[in-house]
Amino acid sequence: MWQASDSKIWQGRDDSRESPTAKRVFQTIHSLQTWQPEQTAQHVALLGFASDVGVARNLGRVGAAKAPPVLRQALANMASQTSAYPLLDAGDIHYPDGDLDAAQNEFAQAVQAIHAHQGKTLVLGGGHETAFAHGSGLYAAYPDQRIAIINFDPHLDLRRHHQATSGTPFAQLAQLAHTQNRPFDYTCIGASGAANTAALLQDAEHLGVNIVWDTDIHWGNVNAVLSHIEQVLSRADIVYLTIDLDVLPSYQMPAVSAPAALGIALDLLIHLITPILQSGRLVGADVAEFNPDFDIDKQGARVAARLLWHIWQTWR
Ligand SMILES: N=CN[C@@H](CCC(=O)O)C(=O)O
Ligand SMILES: [Mn+2]
Ligand SMILES: [Mn+2]
Repeated sequence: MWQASDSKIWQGRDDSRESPTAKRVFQTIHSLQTWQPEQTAQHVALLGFASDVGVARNLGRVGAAKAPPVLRQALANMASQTSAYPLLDAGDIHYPDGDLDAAQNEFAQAVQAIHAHQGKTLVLGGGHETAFAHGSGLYAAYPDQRIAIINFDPHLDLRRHHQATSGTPFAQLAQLAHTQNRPFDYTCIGASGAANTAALLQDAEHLGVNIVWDTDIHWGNVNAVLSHIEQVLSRADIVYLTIDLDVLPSYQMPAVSAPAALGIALDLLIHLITPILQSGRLVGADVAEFNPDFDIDKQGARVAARLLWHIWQTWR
């Protein structure tokens, strides 16, 4: 079920008396009042997936379904600089009866419609079941393109499944690629040896997953990590970037179901995603797993919003 955002969400400090260019996001964003995907053409469309059914099924701490409006609020007061694509609020998909397959399917159709009109999708999760909803929509929108999936996440999220959860999205996308006879090009950056069982690592190897371990991600090794990312970009037609916010260390991102002890800190994360944003190949990006119930003085919301802001402003 599609729902427009509450207009009261987009509020902030009004500096417009100082100068006509003293604008913040809440003053420049356009919100869809009805579902009109054609209006997203040449925009970055914020689209929320208000689900944590996958987190509950994965035995996690629920609350991520409440994230999309909280993330919009945190973004509202940030400065609106010039950007390649204006930001548009395309509302949320909710699925009140908890049918995750149906919710992911409806979300994928919304994603496909936006891309059919040359929009870009910047998705606000939801648990990481968001990645199957968003990713399957991108596979549908670009049937003939080689898609690189880049996931910043300590978790491979390749769990074997009899039902969809927040731990299965890339196993589901692998299966989808297989049934469509397409390559499955999946890179997990920041994976933790402590957070993935040997069984998951075996499945990753079998699927040809590229793994960059969290212990190899630090400023002293940044060029090696960037050249790995460059390789992924160079063999892709288009790129789907997904950021599980639990890739940030818990001191920066307490507001997730499974906080990371090590993680990739915000400054380094921003540095590593920048070439992806500037590649000219990025079609969709998302941030997942934000859970406002576990936030501390809105710190996690600020960090997530800063990431969203950087993605929007840097996207070429
Ligand atoms: N989204 C994925 N979540 C992790 C959760 C791990 C945990 O709860 O410790 C996973 O399935 O591996
Ligand atoms: Mn994770
Ligand atoms: Mn994840």
